[in-house]
Amino acid sequence: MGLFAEKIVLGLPDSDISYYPNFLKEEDANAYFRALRDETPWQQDDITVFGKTYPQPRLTALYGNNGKAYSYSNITMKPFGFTSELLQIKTTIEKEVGVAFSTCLLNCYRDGKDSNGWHSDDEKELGKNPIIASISLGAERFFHLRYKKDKTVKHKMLLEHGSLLLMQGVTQHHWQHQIAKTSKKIGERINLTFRVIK
Ligand SMILES: O=C(O)CCC(=O)C(=O)O
Ligand SMILES: [Fe+2]
Repeated sequence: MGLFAEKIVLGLPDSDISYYPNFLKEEDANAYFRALRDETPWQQDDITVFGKTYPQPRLTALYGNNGKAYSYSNITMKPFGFTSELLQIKTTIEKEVGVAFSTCLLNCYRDGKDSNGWHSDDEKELGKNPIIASISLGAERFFHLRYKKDKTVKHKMLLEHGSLLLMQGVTQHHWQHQIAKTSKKIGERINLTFRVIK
């Protein structure tokens, strides 16, 4: 963890979401960003949503320690074994959170045109009340949340380099999230979402 283990609880209804702005030390975050950008076997899959197939608007990779696949939007991803960098990050999170993560889905948003549409992380292999630990590296992007029961209830926050966003409890039942496209000229962002797949 960084010098200041600041934790911000969002306090939105029907949720358990907290944000740690300086979770990783700046120099560690910089080194992880470069290693993951340059050494990950990034792929761009075709996804099918509502019967239409198109290239996913970002690059992804899956890592894990139990060989369990992860499926969403008609894609099934098979995990690589964790790299030493990913294991270090996983251990750092586990010390704070006290949960053993099995799997990490990596997302690379190459620029502002890359995105991740509205969804909940509610795939059945994540279990009933999934815990998702999400690390952000590189360019800052806005993370949007909207309440499923009343989609006018929204929250928007900037995910900073080296930060951790933790979603758990009933959050995925009641909230959707997205990374929207932006017309701003921005660089690459890497996101790591650690999950437990049973
Ligand atoms: O890039 C992010 O911060 C979010 C990624 C995400 O929602 C996901 O992979 O399920
Ligand atoms: Fe998600």
